[in-house]
Amino acid sequence: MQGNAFPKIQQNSAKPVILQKNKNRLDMTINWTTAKEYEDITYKKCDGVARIAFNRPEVRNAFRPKTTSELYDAFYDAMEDTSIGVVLLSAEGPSPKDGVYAFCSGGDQRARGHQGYVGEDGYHRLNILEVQRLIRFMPKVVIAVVPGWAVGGGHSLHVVCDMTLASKEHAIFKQTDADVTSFDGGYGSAYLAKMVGQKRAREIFFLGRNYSAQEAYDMGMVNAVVPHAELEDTAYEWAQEILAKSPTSIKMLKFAFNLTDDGMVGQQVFAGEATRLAYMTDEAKEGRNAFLEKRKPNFKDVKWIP
Ligand SMILES: CC(C)(COP(=O)(O)OP(=O)(O)OC[C@H]1O[C@@H](n2cnc3c(N)ncnc32)[C@H](O)[C@@H]1OP(=O)(O)O)[C@@H](O)C(=O)NCCC(=O)NCCSC(=O)CCC(=O)c1ccccc1C(=O)O
Repeated sequence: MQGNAFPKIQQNSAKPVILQKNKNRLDMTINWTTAKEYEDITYKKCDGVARIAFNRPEVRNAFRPKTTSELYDAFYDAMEDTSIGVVLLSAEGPSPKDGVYAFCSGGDQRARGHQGYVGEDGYHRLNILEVQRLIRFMPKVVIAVVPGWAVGGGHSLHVVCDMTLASKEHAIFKQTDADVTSFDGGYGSAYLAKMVGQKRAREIFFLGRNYSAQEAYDMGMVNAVVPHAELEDTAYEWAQEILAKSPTSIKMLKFAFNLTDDGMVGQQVFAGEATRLAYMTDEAKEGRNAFLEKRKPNFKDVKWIP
């Protein structure tokens, strides 16, 4: 991908909408630089975009505690980096064993112990949920880039991302939670139901069938089905389109979309950003200054704007 201009993306003639064509397509060079070295993931940045990718293709990118700790660390860095506006959650591959592509096959069943997934420290953890919350609450857009299998906890991760792009040839969506006595009762199921409807969400979990990228698109859980060879470039291009928008608007919109489904926490996150905007007013500065100067604040000149 490095040094390539964007290839032309084919409209699929068989289906009405496969990929929305970008009229303003620009030729762009993508020069990813490694942001930090990890064992289970790769982490790169380029021009406002961070790319965090699973890197255990030999086990279909299953996550163990080390993977989730690294994911959390990278996502946290991307959240804190003021030059980053969009994060791509992707996956390296294919598997060197059999050439199969995967986004993520969920919790590594080999690392699963009595109470959770056992890390090097011996603790039994279920810490992918912390990664889910970071994706959900970070004030940046997170796009799942699904090159192959998205299964179990890997399926839930694509659900919690703001948008999903899927490989036309290789993406397969599948929920195996009920095969291995696991159940993501939060975003993975309840939020999925908001996306695809209750009947389809129950089918996905209760039957555990395979769904192609096109079927996932038709259900409403995928934004675009993209030819595999163009998937990563397309994700980067979507990111650049988002980066051309007002950062404050994008952030407030993400939190507004989240609000009703996230209850009091959604309100808290949205209100926190509203407070930040209020802090920037003369009125807020007068309140702060009055306290520091040990006087009563003078809000008389502040207009009660209708
Ligand atoms: C993904 C498959 C459908 C792919 O099938 P296929 O292409 O035929 O490949 P395989 O031959 O099965 O696999 C190749 C190779 O990879 C290994 N592997 C695949 N997936 C895993 C895995 N999840 N863990 C460990 N190893 C895996 C497989 O053993 C093969 O290895 P070889 O050495 O070559 O034999 C298929 O692989 C499949 O179904 N995988 C399992 C999917 C699964 O059940 N995942 C777990 C679901 S539960 C979960 O994800 C955790 C839930 C969770 O996150 C959570 C929930 C609630 C609260 C908290 C948490 C939390 O924090 O964890």
